[in-house]
Amino acid sequence: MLATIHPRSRSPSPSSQPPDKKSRLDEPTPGPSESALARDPPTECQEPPSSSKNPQKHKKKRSPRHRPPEPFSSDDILTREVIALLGNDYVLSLTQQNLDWQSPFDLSTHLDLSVSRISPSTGESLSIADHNGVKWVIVTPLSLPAERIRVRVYRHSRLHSHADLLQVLDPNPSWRDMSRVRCQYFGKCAGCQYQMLSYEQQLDLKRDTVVEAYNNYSNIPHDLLPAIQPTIGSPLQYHYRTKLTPHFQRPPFSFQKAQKRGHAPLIEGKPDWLKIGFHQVGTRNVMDIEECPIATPVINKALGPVRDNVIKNVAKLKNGATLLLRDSLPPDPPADIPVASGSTTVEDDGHICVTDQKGSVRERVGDMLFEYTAGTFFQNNNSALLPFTSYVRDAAFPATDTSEAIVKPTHLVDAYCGSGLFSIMLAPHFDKVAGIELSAESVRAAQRNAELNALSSENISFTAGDAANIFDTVQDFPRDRTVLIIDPPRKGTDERFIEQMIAFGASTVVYVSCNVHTQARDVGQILQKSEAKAKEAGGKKYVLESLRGLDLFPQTAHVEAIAVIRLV
Ligand SMILES: C[S@@+](CC[C@H](N)C(=O)[O-])C[C@H]1O[C@@H](n2cnc3c(N)ncnc32)[C@H](O)[C@@H]1O
Repeated sequence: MLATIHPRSRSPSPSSQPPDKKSRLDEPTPGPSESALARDPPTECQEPPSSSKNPQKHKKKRSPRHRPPEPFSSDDILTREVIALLGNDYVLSLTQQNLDWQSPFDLSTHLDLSVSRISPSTGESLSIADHNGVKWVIVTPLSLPAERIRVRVYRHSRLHSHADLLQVLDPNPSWRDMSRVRCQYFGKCAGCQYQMLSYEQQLDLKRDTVVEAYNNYSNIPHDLLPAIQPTIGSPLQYHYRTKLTPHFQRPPFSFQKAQKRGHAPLIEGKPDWLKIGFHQVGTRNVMDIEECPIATPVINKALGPVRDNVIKNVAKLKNGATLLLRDSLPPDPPADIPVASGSTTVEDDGHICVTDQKGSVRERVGDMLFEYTAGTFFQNNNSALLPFTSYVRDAAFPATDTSEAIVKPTHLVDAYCGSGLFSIMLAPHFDKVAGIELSAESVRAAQRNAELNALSSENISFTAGDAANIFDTVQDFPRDRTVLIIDPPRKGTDERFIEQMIAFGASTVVYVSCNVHTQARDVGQILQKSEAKAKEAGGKKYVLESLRGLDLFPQTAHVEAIAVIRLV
């Protein structure tokens, strides 16, 4: 039943929004960067922000209305999920009548809805609202299948609108248990979606995400898709995040004006406009966050002093900024790379929190030690890295009864290697390892990490450059004994890389990704192109042997996916 439906003007102007929604992501088609910004803490596979980046710079340029979302952006995936829920025929008929952008609901309309399902890509709920025979999907955070919810519409998009959750009218007791929630900000902060669920339920949902991504975006025939195995859980489900990037926004205009005139405003304590934390659900507003229970204890201890430092210097603020907090082992004295003085807070458990982008961070994974620059990429859940790298190692060396005729691998190619996580963890099992990475700073860290772990430069080498260039440097690797690891950023790999990897023909490919949708697309292309090559020139082709999610991001809707591909 629709509780309140107001007659609406067809294309609401931003000025028709209620005052509290002025800073909503209210354009019809926010690009992927905006979508990513709306969900904090940021996903792990993106490049970390550069020093003192101003969130205001991300501000959307006004774009023509009704522009289709960028393919494989989170908005594109969400729209495809909406289409699947409404049905292709129905969507076609709305589109033919030019009604696919015409929400039947005004902004601020209150609706009572029954949730149909959870969006596998965002973790929000999808419900179908019916107004005078027009079916429209409403996307709402923090609500669960089979629940009755009351919502308020705040933004329209193609075939769907986004809404705030006002009330859960009928909770789903077999899914929802609010006593599980450990964070005081849950429901307001955009960082976590799943704290009210059991951990088993979270892992099941993440398996569904992998299943749906491959069913819908890989173009791989269903009979060639392996059964997707249960998601591997994270040893820690809270206090696991080793990196936090809270931010604050630019001071208000009146404050900046006074500063420019040289009337530095007198401020005692924290002004109301200064919020230091993460985005509020569905908005670009930053909310104050004083603790984050998914972050490690040392980060939580440092968060207060880091916030205080911003507050102390509030009179000098000109822009917004993103702060960085990274959990690190202390540097071993004498440390060859100094930790910038004044940038660390020493804690009793021996760990320190590094807050300087250029500072050095140390982590241990199993027997190996890693050191990298705080502002560069490193996986953010240390507790899950040993299971993660062990799973990839086991995929490289399968038990003989599961994959007959696999020759024992001796060579490893690590594409998109970062500061060498997979190369270094797996190096003891291979004669030769070659990694490639775009960030020269990460490559330097990878080389240092090899030395730190007593790995000889004769056996392990790293190159700075585009991933596709690696194949020129490993022409002497025996293809039938080579394992290729691919771990690209969220946007996935590219055609040039795929063509070269197929021409190269490593016997095993392990593709790991924090964006299962682009991974599904890429794996589909790898299989297709490999089959075409085998048909044309004869020889072996790639098949998808196994597919599995691994939870690097408990309490959130994100999943890491691992695809194992063999040349048979
Ligand atoms: C998801 S991270 C994986 C890093 C590493 N495998 C790890 O687990 O720590 C992706 C890495 O790809 C790098 N990258 C992005 N585009 C690239 C490209 N075209 N060629 C090579 N590396 C690239 C990024 O700098 C980042 O370090």
